[in-house]
Amino acid sequence: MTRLSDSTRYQTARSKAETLMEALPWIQRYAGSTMVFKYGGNAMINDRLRRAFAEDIVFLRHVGIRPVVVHGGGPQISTMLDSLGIHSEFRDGLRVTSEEAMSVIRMVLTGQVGRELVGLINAHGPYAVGMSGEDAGLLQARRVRTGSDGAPLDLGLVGTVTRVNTLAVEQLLDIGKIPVIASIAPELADTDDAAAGLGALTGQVLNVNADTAAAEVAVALGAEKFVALTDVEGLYADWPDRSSLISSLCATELREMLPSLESGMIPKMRAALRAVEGGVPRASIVDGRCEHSSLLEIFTDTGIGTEVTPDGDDQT
Ligand SMILES: Nc1ncnc2c1ncn2[C@@H]1O[C@H](COP(=O)(O)OP(=O)(O)O)[C@@H](O)[C@H]1O
Ligand SMILES: CC(=O)N[C@@H](CCC(=O)OP(=O)(O)O)C(=O)O
Repeated sequence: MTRLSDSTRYQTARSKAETLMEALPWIQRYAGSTMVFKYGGNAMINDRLRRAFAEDIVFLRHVGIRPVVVHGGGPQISTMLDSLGIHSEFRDGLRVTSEEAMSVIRMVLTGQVGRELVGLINAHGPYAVGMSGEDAGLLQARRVRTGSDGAPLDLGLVGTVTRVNTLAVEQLLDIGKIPVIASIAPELADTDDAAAGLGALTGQVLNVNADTAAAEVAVALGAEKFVALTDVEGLYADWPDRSSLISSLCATELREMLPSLESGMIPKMRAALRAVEGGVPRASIVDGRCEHSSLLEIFTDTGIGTEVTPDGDDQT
């Protein structure tokens, strides 16, 4: 049996109350707003973290926020491709995708990673609805033809989102559901003759990096916030120097840093930039290895991780 002294009990209670009260202005500010969360493979490395993320999303819904989850699953895809003996490599932070790999990617994202996340959220109530960019015409993509340096680049069946049809997502949000979206998208034909804006589809499905898909969804929904979970504390000015963590930076500062970034940080920070340039007021990169990082980012005064703001923004 553990007994606490009166003064310890009082101090613990006071600090819990302070934490709850710190959340109040943020709950008031964000009630009714839409937030898009990019949940990545490296932030879903164990059951405890996966459960904590699902709890955060359910918490947000219950304080009146409209959360949308766009998920990746890079490590899970790599494991499955390896076990099937299918070679894959990354160029410019993106997976070179053959037809054979694409069918595995579609299966892993929609049939494994998405299903599991839907199950974890729905352990708290019937909220999550799993979908992919193929469902209800949610996404359309075109093949990536150039790299981040502008030079021609052939990545196979890799796409970049060109259109988001938000109707299905908004309808789900309106009835209190939580959309959980896998980052694959039908391919739009290069010659698109549809005057109505709905392009001709090729029948092919493309592999879309989940950070970039999530940013496009956030922009199209007019989200109040875009949060990408990853496996580092945030963006480092001088990676891997751990003392160079950046707590906030504006769009211009980020644009200048982009050429110096490596590996998975390239699509992640390009996505954050795309979100704020597309009208999302705040984009954050947070450490998915820290339990409840999403709640800490949204409901504490300092937040955690790295926040990207539009140029000239002086909001606090
Ligand atoms: N400047 C930087 N700051 C932080 N991480 C960086 C930086 N440059 C490269 N990285 C690498 O990017 C990784 C995050 O990308 P990635 O593993 O693809 O994320 P996720 O799977 O969570 O989407 C980090 O673990 C780190 O190794
Ligand atoms: C084109 C491309 O690279 N697609 C990614 C899609 C999954 C993803 O983005 O997963 P994470 O967020 O876990 O990295 C891939 O095949 O790994």
